[in-house]
Amino acid sequence: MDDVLTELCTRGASSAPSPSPSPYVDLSRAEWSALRERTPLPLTAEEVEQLRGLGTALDLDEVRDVYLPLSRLLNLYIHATHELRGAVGTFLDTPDTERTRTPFVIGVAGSVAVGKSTTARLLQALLARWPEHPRVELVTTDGFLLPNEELRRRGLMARKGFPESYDRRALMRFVADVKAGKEQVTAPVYSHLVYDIVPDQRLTVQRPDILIVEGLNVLQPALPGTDGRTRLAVADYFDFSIYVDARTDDIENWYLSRFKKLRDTAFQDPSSYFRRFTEVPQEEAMEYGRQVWRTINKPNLLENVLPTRGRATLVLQKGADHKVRRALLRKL
Ligand SMILES: Nc1ncnc2c1ncn2[C@@H]1O[C@H](COP(=O)(O)OP(=O)(O)O)[C@@H](O)[C@H]1O
Ligand SMILES: CC(C)(COP(=O)(O)O)[C@@H](O)C(=O)NCCC(=O)O
Repeated sequence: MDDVLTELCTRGASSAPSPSPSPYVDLSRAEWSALRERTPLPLTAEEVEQLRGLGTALDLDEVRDVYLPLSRLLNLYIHATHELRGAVGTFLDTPDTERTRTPFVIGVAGSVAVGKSTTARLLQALLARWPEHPRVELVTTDGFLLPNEELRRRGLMARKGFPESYDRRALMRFVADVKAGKEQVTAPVYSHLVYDIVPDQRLTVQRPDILIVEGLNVLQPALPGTDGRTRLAVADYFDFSIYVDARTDDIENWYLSRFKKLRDTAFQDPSSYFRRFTEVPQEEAMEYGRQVWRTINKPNLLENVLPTRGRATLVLQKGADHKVRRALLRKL
């Protein structure tokens, strides 16, 4: 367990001065897995295979042991949240229909290449199988990155993924509109292949039961206001949040092996931004990958992403083989 995680789990057992009690309960994989109870497995091995991102290990055992307990927990959370909204609705004397229409919003955070997308896609598939909330939409925050042209103008091309590389106001507006029950809300779309926002393409979300918002910085607190007004962040709209966690060195290995695989696959596409790396020796391409990790993704992880881990409702900690080893669930 790394130092920061130890800090999250401290239980006040060490000598004085005694640290404050952890808000998390720390569960081993076996302890967490037992909590799935009788939740049925609604996916086949083929469906799981289709949800798996490049380089991310995921099989039926992982779905059963890690994601079924999570699906059960989220279902309980969704029921409890509706009850709570019902209580507030009773207090405010609002009609029943308005109380149940607000979507339940889940944030999924973590480093580049940690496997957030796989976690988010899998959750989408599992949660949509519950009859109570069949409409589950997934939005990734990369759609809210500023277009490359604007990033270049602002000198931010080597800061892609840092908080300032996003149109944070548009992202906030999107989540706030979905949460407010707006009939139809649209988001811009990012292409990893072209490495830029796709012009004239929008993703449309129509009153989902659940919205999953996945991205590096979704747990970032709001920027401090200068005018005395309260600033909100997207995380203020989350009913539940998950931080996908792993050792930085493991994530670096995953990033680099994915880069190598992409060189043999997606980069070959004539429209790929990285096409030139298929035309140079492998070592030269890998040196570029190492440089991107060292100068962009790792600093962003350490400066911006990792410090938000302690804000998550649930931390899923992966081992070097991508399998979840521990789950830390916020209890306070
Ligand atoms: N250059 C690329 N070309 C094509 N696909 C990519 C490229 N870089 C990343 N991807 C894919 O985009 C998705 C999101 O990746 P990323 O933002 O690193 O988050 P994570 O790995 O945590 O889901 C992954 O499925 C990954 O395989
Ligand atoms: C697009 C990303 C910023 C991730 O965005 P997210 O969906 O987490 O908002 C990231 O995958 C990325 O491309 N980073 C830039 C450095 C790199 O090429 O890896």
